Amino acid sequence: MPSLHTPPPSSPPSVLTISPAPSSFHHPRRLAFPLAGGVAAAFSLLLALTLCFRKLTRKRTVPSPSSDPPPPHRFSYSSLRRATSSFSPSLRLGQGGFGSVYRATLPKTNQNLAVKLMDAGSLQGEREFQNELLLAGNLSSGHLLPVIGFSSDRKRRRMLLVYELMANGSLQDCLLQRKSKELREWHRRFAIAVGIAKGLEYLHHYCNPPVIHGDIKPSNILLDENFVAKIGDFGLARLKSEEQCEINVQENVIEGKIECKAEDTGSVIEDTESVTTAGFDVDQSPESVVINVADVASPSEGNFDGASVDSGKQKKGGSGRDWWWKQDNGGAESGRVKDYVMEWIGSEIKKERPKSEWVEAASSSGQIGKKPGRKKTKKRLDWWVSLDEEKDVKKEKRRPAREWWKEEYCEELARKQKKKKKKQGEASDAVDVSDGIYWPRDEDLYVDRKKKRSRSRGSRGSVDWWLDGLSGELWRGRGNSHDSGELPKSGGASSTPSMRGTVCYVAPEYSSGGDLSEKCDVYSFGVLLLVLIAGRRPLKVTGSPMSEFQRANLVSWARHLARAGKLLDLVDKSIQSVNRDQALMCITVALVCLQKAPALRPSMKEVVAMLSGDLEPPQLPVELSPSPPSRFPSKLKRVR
Ligand SMILES: Nc1ncnc2c1ncn2[C@@H]1O[C@H](COP(=O)(O)OP(=O)(O)OP(=O)(O)O)[C@@H](O)[C@H]1O
Repeated sequence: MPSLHTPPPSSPPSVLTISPAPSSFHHPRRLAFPLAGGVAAAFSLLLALTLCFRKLTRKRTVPSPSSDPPPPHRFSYSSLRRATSSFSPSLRLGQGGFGSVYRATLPKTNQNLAVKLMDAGSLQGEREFQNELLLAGNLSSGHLLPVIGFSSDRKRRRMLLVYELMANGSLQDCLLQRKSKELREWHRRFAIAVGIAKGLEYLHHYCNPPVIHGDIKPSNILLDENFVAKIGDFGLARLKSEEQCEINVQENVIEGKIECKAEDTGSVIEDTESVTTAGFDVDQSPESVVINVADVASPSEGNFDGASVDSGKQKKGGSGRDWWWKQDNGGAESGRVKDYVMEWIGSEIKKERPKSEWVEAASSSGQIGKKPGRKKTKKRLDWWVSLDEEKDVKKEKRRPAREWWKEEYCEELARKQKKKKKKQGEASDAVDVSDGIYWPRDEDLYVDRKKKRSRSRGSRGSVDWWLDGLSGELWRGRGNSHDSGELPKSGGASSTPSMRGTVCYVAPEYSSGGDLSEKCDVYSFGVLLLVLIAGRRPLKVTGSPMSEFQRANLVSWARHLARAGKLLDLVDKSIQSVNRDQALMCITVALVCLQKAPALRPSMKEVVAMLSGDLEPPQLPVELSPSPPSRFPSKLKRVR
């Protein structure tokens, strides 16, 4: 059966074994790699697009300037550290009592800023930090420089305040240190005077509630690229209604309220990690005050994370929380108007005299022995106070106690000087105390005293004359003396703890324990105006002994020139094309502002009106008017 034997058709096994797999099985594997790549690329593209989209939409949600929350904004510490190249010394703009100020440039926007780096820990520094933040949202004038941001670093216990960068630095730098040539133009100086006056006018009359600056002086006036003056440093500023509020808070009615709060809005602004808003929500009712400072907590309390600081009630003996109230008590121990000078002089004499003598002199007054527990600085102060008291008790004593320091001091110095001269074989006109400030030789001083007795100043002691108008009993207590009337920096007085303004600029009533009022700012403005016109510090003795000694105190000198009818002699000789009328008016305004009775000083509104010619120029106070020519020949003429 051939059919049975017909071999079954066999497919060649080779074909079967070597035949390629069906194309439906092998083809996807070949495409797997490109496909996976494609998917990955598509996914990445999608991711990138999503990210871009999110970024774009996020940018779009950044509040427009109009919807921006008011300053201050919270910056991250790291962004400010980067912006200042890790607080590089080369970017340091200046040094204040609480820390250094650095130039900063924000990387994305290239915006230039000034960053004040303060060490946490001192109550005064923290007060300044919080004060600045509380006021920042409420100050919007072209002549004010409020803080625009802040940051804090808990680990390093650092506080940072961020300001707009002022291209020309402070008036102190520009006028008194760099002596910038731009300020030799009269119109610039006058514009600065008007600018400062307008800034103060805004604070006193247009802020709600009104703000008293409390520390008007050249280093707190910043100049922008066009030399427009802006008042900065609100560390000592107060709300005008504060006292009233404080009383009411103590009376415990908390109904209407002035709220000063900083709350996290959660919105995002470029270069800031988060935004904090601090603004005033002012209710017209002045009955009581609640001050909440959230997110601006005292670093010393470790509260950087936003614990609320509530000063609604005065807590005696509390921590930094009641900083606001403590401001008023800072000067409780302030003592007399002249104590800071006395203390400084004391420290100078102490350096010259053996300690035993000094202690003897002090204890002989019977003051120090009674209070052995007191601090060294306080002892010194007591010593000077005791001199005054001695003076009261022994009125018949020929020499007023206050003048003792001068003779003693100058004798001592003169002796040294003689020795020095012998050694060097050099003649010298004056005794260099320190920092380029010179004191007269003893013989000049004695001659002067004799002469002075016969002069119109009559019975006033030379020291009294020298100190006349030298208000401000204490330093600001920050070790910052560059602005403080320019007593030599070597003085120990900088250790005093007062927060009552800066020596020479602070109003007499405030420095001697009174209340801070707008009129204190008016007084400080008066000193500042004289400094601006004269181009010199309020207290400086240089050059030849006697003539310079009399000019040392700018305020006294201005008063003297007013009586002599020579006010224009005060104008800085380096100023070009002085407008004499304006200069005369400025000095007169300054003298009116410097009147001892606060009530007699004009308001800042009036000052602005006078300076801008909207109000009649002021009259000199009667006691400063040039005396009418005497009908009788003077003693001097008679002698001749
Ligand atoms: N916004 C700013 N722009 C440019 N420079 C500034 C700015 N703020 C401060 N400075 C500079 O830094 C210096 C120190 O300022 P800071 O406010 O710390 O101290 P001060 O006012 O001189 O002293 P204190 O605050 O202790 O009375 C100023 O004198 C000024 O030269």
